[in-house]
Amino acid sequence: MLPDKDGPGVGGGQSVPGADDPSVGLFREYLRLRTVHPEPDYDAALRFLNRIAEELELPITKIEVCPGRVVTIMTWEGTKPTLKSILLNSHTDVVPVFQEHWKYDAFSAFKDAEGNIYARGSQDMKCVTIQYIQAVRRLKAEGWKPMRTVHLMFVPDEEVGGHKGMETFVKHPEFQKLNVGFALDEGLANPGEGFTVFYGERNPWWITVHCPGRPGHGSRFVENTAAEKLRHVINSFLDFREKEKHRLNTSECFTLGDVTTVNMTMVKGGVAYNVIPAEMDVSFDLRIPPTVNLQVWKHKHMNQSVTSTDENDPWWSAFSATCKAMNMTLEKEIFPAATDSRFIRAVGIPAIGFSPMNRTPILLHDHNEYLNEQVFLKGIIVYEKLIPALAGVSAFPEEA
Ligand SMILES: CSCC[C@H](NC=O)C(=O)O
Ligand SMILES: [Zn+2]
Ligand SMILES: [Zn+2]
Repeated sequence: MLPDKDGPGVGGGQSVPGADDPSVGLFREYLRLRTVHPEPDYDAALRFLNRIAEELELPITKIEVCPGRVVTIMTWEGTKPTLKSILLNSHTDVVPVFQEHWKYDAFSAFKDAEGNIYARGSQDMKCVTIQYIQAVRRLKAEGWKPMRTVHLMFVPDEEVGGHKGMETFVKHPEFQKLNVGFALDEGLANPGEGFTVFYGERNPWWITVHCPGRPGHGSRFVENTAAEKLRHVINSFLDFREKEKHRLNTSECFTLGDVTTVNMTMVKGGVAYNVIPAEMDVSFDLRIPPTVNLQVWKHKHMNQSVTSTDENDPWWSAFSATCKAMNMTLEKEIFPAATDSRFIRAVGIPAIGFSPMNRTPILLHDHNEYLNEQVFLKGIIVYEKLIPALAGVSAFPEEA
């Protein structure tokens, strides 16, 4: 048996010996880059992507959309480059870890005896980045050429809302130039046999309610205090939360994407035990499904566009027929959280959220995030079929 060429895992004992499949080796190498908030090492990601572009012999474009925030695009030009292109999007950043709760160093990409690779980003979404890259590498090696142009795009800052990444970039002239017709972006793992695909997202509403009130001595019954108002606000939000919680798993609401979630996530206020404060703040994270009518909220309308999963839709039918041909069962859902797909859909481009991970617990943002190497490798084969299917979607009448 060969020694593990990646050396021992850090902080959790030895990785299992044996040479990695080259795709697994590349995945583990990418997982070790510390593109973690609050200060992601984006330079390391850029160096890595530069090297990949050279290996794939694809032209690379870098656009600094905000200071220190670079969007990288590798373009595989199609044989009919005037047709709408296919966008394969992934974000390079990952969320922080609580290392004390991990079995292994979260940036060592430790592989255990079952082939489970532990690292922050193993599911969200460094797996998909490497799967796109390896699928393109194999298709190129086979001599296959796309009809529609394929863009691989790598964006920063998704995990902090995408404001200095995709949200800004979709309004940039360089984005228009890509002439995107259809996009793939991240999804979630599925613990069962099926694969989940996301055709829309809930709207995130982050609300802080400011409660001013009469201050005074902590020993008195002061009227109209901040705390009394705060209690009223908290009760209203949490009563609504109870109602929505009961709606889940009943009637037509089967997944989180079908109901509104509410969580009280921050409270602020107070200076001393015996001083009634003049103000208190409470913050809530709400996620609202696209089926809820937001028009009634005059001041807070947000984009609720969803992507067609009609069997007559050419993009969806190419996507779903390819999966069906591979005996994959698709489960269509609304994404419970928020990804960069929402910015793509908001500019009128259909996008499907899809991370090919079945038989895998959903561990994004969690302790001990991992992905099994066999599931990861199967995902490359999935993209090897999906990319030709999407890049081969016949020209529409308006494209001719
Ligand atoms: C509302 S912007 C924040 C985006 C973030 N995305 C991934 O977790 C989320 O909380 O859903
Ligand atoms: Zn993600
Ligand atoms: Zn995430």
